[in-house]
Amino acid sequence: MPEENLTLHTDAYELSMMQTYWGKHLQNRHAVFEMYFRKNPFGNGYAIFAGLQHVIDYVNHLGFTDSDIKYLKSTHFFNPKFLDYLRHFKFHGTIRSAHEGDLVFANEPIVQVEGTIVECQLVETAILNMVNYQTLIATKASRIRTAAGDDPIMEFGSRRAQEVSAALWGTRAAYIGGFDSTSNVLAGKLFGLPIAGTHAHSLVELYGNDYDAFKAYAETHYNCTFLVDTYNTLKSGVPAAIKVAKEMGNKINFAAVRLDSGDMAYLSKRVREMLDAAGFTNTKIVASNGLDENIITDLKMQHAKIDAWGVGTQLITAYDQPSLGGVYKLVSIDNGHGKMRNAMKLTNNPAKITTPGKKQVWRITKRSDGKSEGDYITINGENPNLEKSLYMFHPQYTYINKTLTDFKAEPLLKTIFKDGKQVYHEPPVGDIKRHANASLASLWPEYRRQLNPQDYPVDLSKECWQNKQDTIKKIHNYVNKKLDN
Ligand SMILES: Nc1ncnc2c1ncn2[C@@H]1O[C@H](COP(=O)(O)OP(=O)(O)OP(=O)(O)O)[C@@H](O)[C@H]1O
Ligand SMILES: O=P(O)(O)OC[C@H]1O[C@H](OP(=O)(O)OP(=O)(O)O)[C@H](O)[C@@H]1O
Ligand SMILES: O=C(O)c1cccnc1
Repeated sequence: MPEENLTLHTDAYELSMMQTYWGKHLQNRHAVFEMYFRKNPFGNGYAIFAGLQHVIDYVNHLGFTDSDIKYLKSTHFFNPKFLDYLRHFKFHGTIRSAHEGDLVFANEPIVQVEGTIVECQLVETAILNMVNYQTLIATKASRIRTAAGDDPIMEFGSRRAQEVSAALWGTRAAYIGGFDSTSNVLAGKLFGLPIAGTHAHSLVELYGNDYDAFKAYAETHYNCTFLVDTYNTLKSGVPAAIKVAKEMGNKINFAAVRLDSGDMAYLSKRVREMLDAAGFTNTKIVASNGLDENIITDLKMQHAKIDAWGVGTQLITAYDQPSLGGVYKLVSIDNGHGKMRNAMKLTNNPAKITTPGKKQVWRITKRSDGKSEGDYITINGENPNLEKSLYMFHPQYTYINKTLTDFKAEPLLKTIFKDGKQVYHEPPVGDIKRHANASLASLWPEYRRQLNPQDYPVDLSKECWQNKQDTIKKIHNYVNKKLDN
């Protein structure tokens, strides 16, 4: 999968616009696009950035193959001469992006693509597709991790995911966001994730009784987790598991039993008592079946005796919010004379007005406690570290403001591709996961809580804010002139 050429994984309108730029000799105009999302998903206070590895694989394989060109010709959708031009297409752009595992927030650029207008336009669909989905799943995983505390959590969602690619990249994102392992073996191989798993009801059904099934499993495995709810958890499943474990002695490791239905608070307490009474105090109880962060929190409130969690559907399909809604907007474009000018889209909805100009995002941290004070968006080239004191104000309600002196500013957008060449190589996924975890520690609990978290400040520098106001004014003047004529 990571070796795929996905060049045609783009919306036809991107190619249509590219044909216009080419036809009007604008194909080499320099442009800057930025990706951002407007609302943190799941009502969460933050999102965990993921998807970059797939973007890197994608960009490294960009190029129209003979068969792509042949197909495009067959559609009669495009000018054949434009398609001849595409044969020689190469990505020479520069991509700056957050790193996977970084905390990111609504209304700040998280990926920036700079290059010719054609190359920037082509990659829109794929970048949005990859980052939107994976950031969503990493964030959902982080919420589930928060609910589960330090308990092991396994990702079980492949069978319910939106097809193969979502299962594979989704489980990698879940790992970054806080899961410990995946049941998907291919994801384990491709991404170096730890794999984990138990067995299904079919094994028990094949034997027709719990005891024979568990015995067979125990005779063919050292580490044993028995699924005890096929017929009756308390009357047959758990007694059979205990009987087999006693008979097998130290030939097996009776690691756990899994509960997959019924009232899991009640059942887990009874099962714990039964295991303890039989001397299996180290044998764990795993739960699965429609779990999400809310049910896990609820089960913990009920003092359920559950040690580990298997989570599938709710996580991998981002059940309660199926899309992040990230967008990719033109923010700066060559005016035709080698000078960059601001680009922005105006709408009646102030929340949807883009912030023009090529920008950088700075994470502002208080030196004394290491906690994040907010993010500060500047026009590229500004460096808050050169300021003695930093004035941060709410971009809409400017009377909400603060001045910081004891701070450091770290840039969020880092160069991944420079003029088409990959200059950043991702660390192993385990390091990315640790980075995500460490980043969360720098966030005050008020921003981390699951329900109604505080809004984390995402502010504009004075220059960036002024640039936006000036651009809005210019566009208003243009529109009003048009109306007058
Ligand atoms: N004590 C509990 N408190 C809160 N939620 C629970 C509790 N016990 C189970 N649940 C959750 O309630 C939901 C329904 O459980 P139930 O066993 O009825 O599921 P089901 O899908 O109908 O069962 P089955 O898998 O046998 O068809 C599941 O999502 C489960 O995780
Ligand atoms: O509920 P989820 O969070 O998606 O977790 C995955 C579910 O998938 C399995 O059930 P399934 O009925 O597919 O297979 P089974 O025969 O092994 O129970 C497993 O037993 C879980 O209940
Ligand atoms: O290993 C398991 O127990 C498992 C794997 C996938 C889905 N449900 C359960």
